[in-house]
Amino acid sequence: MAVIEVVDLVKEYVITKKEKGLRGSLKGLFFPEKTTICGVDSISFSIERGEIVGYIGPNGAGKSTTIKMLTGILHPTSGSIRVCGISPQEDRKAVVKKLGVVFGQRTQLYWDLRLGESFELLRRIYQIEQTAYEETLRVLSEVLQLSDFIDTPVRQLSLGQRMRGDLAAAMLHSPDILFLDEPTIGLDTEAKHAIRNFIIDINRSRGVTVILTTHDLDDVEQLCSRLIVVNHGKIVEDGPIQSIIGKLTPKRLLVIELQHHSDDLTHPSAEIVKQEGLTIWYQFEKTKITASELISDLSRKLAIQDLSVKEPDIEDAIREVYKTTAKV
Ligand SMILES: Nc1ncnc2c1ncn2[C@@H]1O[C@H](COP(=O)(O)OP(=O)(O)OP(=O)(O)O)[C@@H](O)[C@H]1O
Repeated sequence: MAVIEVVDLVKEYVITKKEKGLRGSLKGLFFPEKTTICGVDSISFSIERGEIVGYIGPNGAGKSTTIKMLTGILHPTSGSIRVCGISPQEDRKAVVKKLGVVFGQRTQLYWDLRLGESFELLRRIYQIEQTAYEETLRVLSEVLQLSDFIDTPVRQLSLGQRMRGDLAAAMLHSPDILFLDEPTIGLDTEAKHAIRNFIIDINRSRGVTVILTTHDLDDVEQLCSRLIVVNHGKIVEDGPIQSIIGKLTPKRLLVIELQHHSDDLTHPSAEIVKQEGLTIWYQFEKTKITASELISDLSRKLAIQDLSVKEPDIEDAIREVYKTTAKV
């Protein structure tokens, strides 16, 4: 079942054009010239219950604008959104009950309260029933290991502790969907690990659907099975990570080290892209020849000492998608 359904979503921002110099500033003050920016340009997608989706793109691509519309903070210019069948614009209160939201750069905790007191306040705001709240908090405390700092004022928490607190706060009302905006930003390796484990845990044990915006490709690789890539307000890729990598980067590298020099290094289906002493880099397309076929052909005429095949990774694929969809 689709928990999020977005059709032809558009968000335009009207901004005042700034002109250069004092004369321009004065003109702008009295005769402001308006211009329209398309933050999100006719986006459609559907997300099924239990998916972990990476919603990624370069700066200014339209990620935050989309998330703000999905959570009801911003009104779309046109198009439709359904979150668990409800329109965030028509019934924001009902949608908010279904959602947990964590912004890595901001907190929904209260600086002057202890972490536990912050949770208690959120319990009242969300009107969570006491017994259900206590049970949820017990489980969250255990998974996120909150007990050491539950009585610490929020302002004294380290970034990693605060982020764990924020994740618990977002999950207190047991939402079906969790929006995470840069949840591991600025964290050390251990804290990142804890946060990622938590995301996997709530997804597997409770079927929570997760939409993650991040610039951290390790987050994407370790958490997401599907990627939606946006650029200039449009969706430029949507699919399983492995097929995006395969489609965007069909080229592979075979690096071989020879025992001794040879005059004939060529192969009709591979291009020599680099050579240093006895080491040669062959680039080939896996749709034309497999690595094992290439190795077996070359080993018939060359004395191979050592070899390795470099598979493209998520970073190569994302670099390629940003490059091919850049505005000219
Ligand atoms: N309040 C606003 N007023 C005018 N333009 C805006 C506003 N918010 C966003 N934009 C513009 O809309 C486009 C999309 O911005 P958005 O913040 O959604 O991008 P993003 O993908 O979240 O970027 P980042 O990775 O930097 O957070 C950008 O061109 C941005 O300048």
